[in-house]
Amino acid sequence: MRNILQEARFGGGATGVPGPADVVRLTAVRKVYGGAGNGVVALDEVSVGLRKGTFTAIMGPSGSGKSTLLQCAAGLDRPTSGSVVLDGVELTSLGERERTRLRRRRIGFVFQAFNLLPALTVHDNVALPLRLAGRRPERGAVEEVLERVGLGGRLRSRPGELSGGQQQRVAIARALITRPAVLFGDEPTGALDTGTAREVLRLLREAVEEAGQTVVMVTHDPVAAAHADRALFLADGRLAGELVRPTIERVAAQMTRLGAGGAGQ
Ligand SMILES: Nc1ncnc2c1ncn2[C@@H]1O[C@H](COP(=O)(O)OP(=O)(O)OP(=O)(O)O)[C@@H](O)[C@H]1O
Repeated sequence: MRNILQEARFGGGATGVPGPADVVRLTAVRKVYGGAGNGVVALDEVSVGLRKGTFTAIMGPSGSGKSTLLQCAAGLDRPTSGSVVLDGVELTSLGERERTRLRRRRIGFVFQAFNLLPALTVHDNVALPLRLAGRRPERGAVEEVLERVGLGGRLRSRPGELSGGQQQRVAIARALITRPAVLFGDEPTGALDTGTAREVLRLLREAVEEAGQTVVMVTHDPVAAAHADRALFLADGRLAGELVRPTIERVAAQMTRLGAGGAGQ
């Protein structure tokens, strides 16, 4: 029965229909890079809703619009047209300064390249988003979140003294410290070996299951996508289907179907 439902989602037009329980809701989002005439349409009328406390993987061939979707959903980029509502706030009507403020308070971001500040200790890297938002960390909050990611003993280390997997765990702690409405990840396991990637994915999964965190992650890797509750597929800037409770095999099959050939694209 589940198989029939999953296939039906690919055949029909109901993919990711936005609803009232969504913490992120994109409606008819269009993003065109460049000027009139020679513009590149990166997103073409995408509508999708992401439920609170769920883990979503965004997949699709290279150039299909995954990063653009993530950046528009996170308020890092502004759509050409359409609406993005995050945690009840319409992002497209905010000015630059308000958008930055909302990003600092309500959004966590984890990148492929970790992006930690090398001169700061692990503790100070994690505390940074609170300081940027003009807030003082609650007593023990930084230690607690580092404990959660298994790095309670590395408070005084500098990023250069840590492995790639440990650095990404610091980046996750830094993203979680503000208790964001949504944690966005752009290929968060892209620079890690398979075993380390799994540890990071398990951490993200735990944040969803134990803390009710909402996580949205762009990935090329079917193994990574199989940790999510739902995989959304993009092709040529449009939603091209979804899988609920995706398995590695089904994700790989859909990627092949979309011409991406599975992992490593
Ligand atoms: N800043 C930009 N200026 C012009 N075109 C851009 C820009 N950013 C993205 N694009 C184009 O928009 C389209 C979607 O790009 P995007 O990076 O969102 O795709 P992607 O699915 O994340 O790709 P990849 O998997 O290779 O990272 C591509 O055709 C890309 O060349």
